[in-house]
Amino acid sequence: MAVPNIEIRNLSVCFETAQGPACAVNGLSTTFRAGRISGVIGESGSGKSVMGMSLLRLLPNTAKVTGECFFGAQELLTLPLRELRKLRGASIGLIPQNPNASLDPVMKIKKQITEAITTHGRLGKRAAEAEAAELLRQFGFDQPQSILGQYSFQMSGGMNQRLVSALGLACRPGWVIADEPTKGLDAVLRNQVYTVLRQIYTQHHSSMIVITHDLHLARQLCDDIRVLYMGQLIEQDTAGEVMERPRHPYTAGLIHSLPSRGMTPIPAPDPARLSHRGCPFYPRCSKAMERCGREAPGDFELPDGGKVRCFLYA
Ligand SMILES: Nc1ncnc2c1ncn2[C@@H]1O[C@H](COP(=O)(O)OP(=O)(O)OP(=O)(O)O)[C@@H](O)[C@H]1O
Ligand code: NI
Repeated sequence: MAVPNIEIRNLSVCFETAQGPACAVNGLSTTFRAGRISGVIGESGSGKSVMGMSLLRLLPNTAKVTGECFFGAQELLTLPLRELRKLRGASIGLIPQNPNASLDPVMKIKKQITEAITTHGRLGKRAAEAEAAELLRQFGFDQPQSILGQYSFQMSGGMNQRLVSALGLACRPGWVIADEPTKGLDAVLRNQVYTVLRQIYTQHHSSMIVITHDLHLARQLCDDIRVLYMGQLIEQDTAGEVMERPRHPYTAGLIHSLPSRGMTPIPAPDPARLSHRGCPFYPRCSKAMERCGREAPGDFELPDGGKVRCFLYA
């Protein structure tokens, strides 16, 4: 069966706080196309993880989620939990941002990975154990047998980061949501993770959503990139266009803050511009026009098929 697209329609996620509801995702619509690696970038707190976790309904129940997320014909937000559980891991694998929360501290690594491999019945126990060792080897563990006999608390943070990547891919899901898969890894291991993701994508034709702060990874690994700012998608295009010809002043700011691209930080908000009804980036934007404080821009189509939410392109 063909792997379906993931289509998000008007997704909002709000949390109740002492100051009233705070929305981490604001009316977001986009289609992640099957057969592609789609990157999601944006500063800390922009809503990347909340967007990813809402697809699998893994947010705490204090999150108020509205909108629709289609996995082919199935609507994930209203799907009976039993059906959703069948999809998790088997059809949509997750490499979560926080490894410690997803590794079981009282279960040996071997059991966790082989169970993940056998859960959906793809392989028997023996074959699963061999595959677990092979997966670990791919993720840079030279002596997988000794790792398999240990517990996650005996591992370093970087090892656990790679272990959850192996776990997320154990069922060979058609879709993978990878949330910061290279976080905390040194350059050699980052490259290794990048190589495995690329291999898995090529060998198993997996489709991926890769959430990352690592713009170099995004440029190398992803076909296209989406940029989130305050829970809104403000730019989307091919990875090449976004990285080499960023259109939105925020995207340009993110790229120019890279050490290799000048290391110029994005300015802090201008206090005089804080109360406005316009573009969410208005208080920090060096290219802001008078209109930007009055009115929120919609999406403008770019000639090559990309989209940008900025009046400069109206
Ligand atoms: N359980 C929660 N309760 C209240 N607010 C939350 C909760 N989870 C996330 N948020 C808020 O939602 C916003 C978006 O968080 P999210 O984790 O999606 O950001 P992110 O883009 O993934 O950031 P990072 O790059 O640091 O991982 C943040 O302001 C965060 O404080
Ligand atoms: Ni995150």
